[in-house]
Amino acid sequence: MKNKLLIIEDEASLAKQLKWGLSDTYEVMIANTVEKARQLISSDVFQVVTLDLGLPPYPDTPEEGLRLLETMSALTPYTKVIVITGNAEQENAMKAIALGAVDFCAKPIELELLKIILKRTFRIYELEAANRQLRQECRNNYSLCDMLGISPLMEDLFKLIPQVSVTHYPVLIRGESGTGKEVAARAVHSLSGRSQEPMIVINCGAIPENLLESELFGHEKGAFTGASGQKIGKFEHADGGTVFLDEIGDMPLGLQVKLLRFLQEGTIERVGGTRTITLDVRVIAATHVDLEKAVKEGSFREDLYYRLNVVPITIPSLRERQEDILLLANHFIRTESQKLHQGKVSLSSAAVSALTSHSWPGNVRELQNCIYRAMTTSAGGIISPSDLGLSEEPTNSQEPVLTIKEARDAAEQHAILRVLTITGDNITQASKLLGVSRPTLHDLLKKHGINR
Ligand SMILES: Nc1ncnc2c1ncn2[C@@H]1O[C@H](COP(=O)(O)OP(=O)(O)OP(=O)(O)O)[C@@H](O)[C@H]1O
Repeated sequence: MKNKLLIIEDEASLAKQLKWGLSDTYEVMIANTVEKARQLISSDVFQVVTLDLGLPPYPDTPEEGLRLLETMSALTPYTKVIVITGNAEQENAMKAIALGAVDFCAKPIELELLKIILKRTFRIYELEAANRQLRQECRNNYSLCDMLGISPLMEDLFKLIPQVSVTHYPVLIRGESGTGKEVAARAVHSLSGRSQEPMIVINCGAIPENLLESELFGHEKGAFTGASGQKIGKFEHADGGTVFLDEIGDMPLGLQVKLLRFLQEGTIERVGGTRTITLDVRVIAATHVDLEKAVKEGSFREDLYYRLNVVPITIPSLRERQEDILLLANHFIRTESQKLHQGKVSLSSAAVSALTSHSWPGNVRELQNCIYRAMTTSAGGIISPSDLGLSEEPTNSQEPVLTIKEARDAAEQHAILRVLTITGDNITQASKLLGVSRPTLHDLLKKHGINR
């Protein structure tokens, strides 16, 4: 199927000539008035439109064309508009670009030049459409890229990460070990305009100090004993993409200066090299240590800390988002059972209680390992607390039988106590999280005898 091009042009002979010259490649429609153009735009989807700025009833001024351009930006924001201007009307072309046109072509039109502009513009449309599709696929109600979560804290992250991803600033991701800092970094990268380029991961704590600089920035032949050839570093490999510096707190002070220089100037030098290399790399750093403390103790540069901390993202521990435990556990069970070609595997009710009452010091990674281990020992497709290596919690069968009203009250009380703990007894925040007004929350506190 051919791509659709709309030519808005009131000069009949030119319109005909363009249609003749472009119909081999595109499905071409012509509109010779603003009304006709509006009608076609609202009834069909055009990837690209060429717009003559001088349209009737005032063909000698650009006003009608510019007004139509504004309407199109509002009605069909994804459509790409190339404006056609009279000779020496650069000022109007600039106005049109400011209003959202992607390019311009001056009359008399050189068909070959217009073909090149059109080809490029259709390509831009396709890339943007692919990006929109990717964003759509990356996001649903309980996930963002590979990050799953239904807790309010994760919901907040799912809103923040797409906003952060479209900027070029460095990102500092904090969170306990195993909370999902790397998956968050991947989401930032995947949702950015750099997603087609690599994201290179470097664990600053895992590489010996003397090798880290050459690993990051590369080296020239003979730079040090053993440097028998030139080496391209990770930053150069990531040009156009992202570098994820995990455990940034472990980066030696000497190297911190070089990273700071890169963040300020966008340049690096290979070890033993004299040439300054300019690179376009976005830096995402992660840490599970308290960097403010490291700054105070002198093991982390304050200027680098501020440079990295432009956009901080904090991944909450699994303890703070209990709602996510079963979602994640079931996700890991589903993906692992598919991989191992096992039939349906489920959690026993005792296993559910054990999972939700464990404190998960190792966070999502601990939960994942726990599920994987359990899947190797579980029998008959049912995972029990002992498969999980967790102690048995009282199951529902051992709990007293409750009426619906008692069960509702207990759930209400549980939700209130949890949210008060999360918010540090902040009633305004707690009422927001619970979805009730402050006075209603006060009534509920009284009802349940909660005295905070
Ligand atoms: N929200 C999530 N949804 C699905 N999987 C997750 C989520 N968070 C973490 N994981 C999984 O848990 C494991 C640990 O995550 P990740 O490596 O991103 O954590 P981390 O905080 O970077 O860990 P470390 O501090 O040890 O480097 C990975 O296998 C990851 O896929």
